[in-house]
Amino acid sequence: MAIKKVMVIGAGQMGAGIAQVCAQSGFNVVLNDMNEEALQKGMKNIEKLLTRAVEKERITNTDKTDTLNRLTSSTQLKDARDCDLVIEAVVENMDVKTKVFSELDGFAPKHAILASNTSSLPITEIAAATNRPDQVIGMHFMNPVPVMKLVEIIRGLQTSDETFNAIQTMTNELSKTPVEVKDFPGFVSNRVLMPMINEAIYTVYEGVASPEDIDTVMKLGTNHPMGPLTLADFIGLDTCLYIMEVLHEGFGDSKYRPCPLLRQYVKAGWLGKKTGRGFYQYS
Ligand SMILES: CC(=O)CC(=O)SCCNC(=O)CCNC(=O)[C@H](O)C(C)(C)COP(=O)(O)OP(=O)(O)OC[C@H]1O[C@@H](n2cnc3c(N)ncnc32)[C@H](O)[C@@H]1OP(=O)(O)O
Ligand SMILES: NC(=O)C1=CN([C@@H]2O[C@H](COP(=O)(O)OP(=O)(O)OC[C@H]3O[C@@H](n4cnc5c(N)ncnc54)[C@H](OP(=O)(O)O)[C@@H]3O)[C@@H](O)[C@H]2O)C=CC1
Repeated sequence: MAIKKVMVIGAGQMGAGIAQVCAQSGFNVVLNDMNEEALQKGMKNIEKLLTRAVEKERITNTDKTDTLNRLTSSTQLKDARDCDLVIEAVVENMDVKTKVFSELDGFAPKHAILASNTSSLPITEIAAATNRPDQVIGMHFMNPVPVMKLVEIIRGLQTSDETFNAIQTMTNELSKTPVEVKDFPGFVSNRVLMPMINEAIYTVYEGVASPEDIDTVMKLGTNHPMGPLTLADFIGLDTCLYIMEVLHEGFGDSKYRPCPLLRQYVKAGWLGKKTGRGFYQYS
């Protein structure tokens, strides 16, 4: 099946990045968010990043104009009616995601593939909210999407080979590297990454060292591009907590228990860079 038109649902940091990369690769894209303000912020961010890419001579001004011409915005799920692929990137919550998928199933054309950018939630359960579980798949981009090369592709129990092949081909067309992983909590990336971030938060909680020093240890001592607490702020502390909860519940193993300090920060609304405060302050 040829994918030409894509809807991306959720205009947050991931959704906007996915929409940008798809439009830059020649796909027609509708960026959707139920919140008009979030939608406009997402569209502005894309324009800003494209302008920066022109300034750095990575793309030409014509590339930028062409990309923006392929991009439209929408606040209504019914605008999925002429899309071949929908990529969902709303909050990491099963109830919200299943509600979006079940509504979407009524609007998207019969042939359309419905993909989720979930970081950790079971694709099989998301697929079960639709009448087309064979056309539901996980397409897990990494943050920041325009920079990171990987896309984890997750098959649900009923995902068809045709769906998998179409998404693998599209991932290559986006100049990303696809890696197929099984439908287990956290897949591979977050099963490995998130316990390390959670452990770094425990290290702050237990007063072993300051956030700055913990990040310095991991940057200079293990060559990570960002320390784990800077990375947690960058990902979003709400998303980190949701992922730890999925791992904890999914495996039933106490080694995945989220650090109480992480819960406290999320309750305070300190969600990291996106809200201006997390382990660090952002002005
Ligand atoms: C939670 C999940 O489900 C899964 C996940 O995504 S986990 C998170 C995975 N991501 C990571 O681990 C990121 C770790 N950090 C890094 O790789 C790097 O710090 C980084 C790429 C983000 C920034 O790189 P850097 O060298 O420190 O900074 P900088 O020189 O400013 O940026 C390098 C390039 O990235 C671009 N960039 C940086 N941040 C960006 C952003 N938020 N959006 C788009 N582009 C960005 C810059 O424009 C720059 O591009 P050019 O090469 O064209 O100039
Ligand atoms: N952050 C990261 O590093 C990564 C995140 N992911 C995954 O991507 C998804 C999105 O994360 P991220 O972009 O960081 O989150 P953000 O909080 O930045 O963005 C989520 C966006 O979705 C909107 N939204 C929420 N519910 C709906 C809905 N029902 N319909 C339409 N829009 C909705 C939100 O609006 P509002 O603000 O009004 O609630 C917000 O604009 C999550 O599943 C996350 O796990 C995957 C890889 C990396």
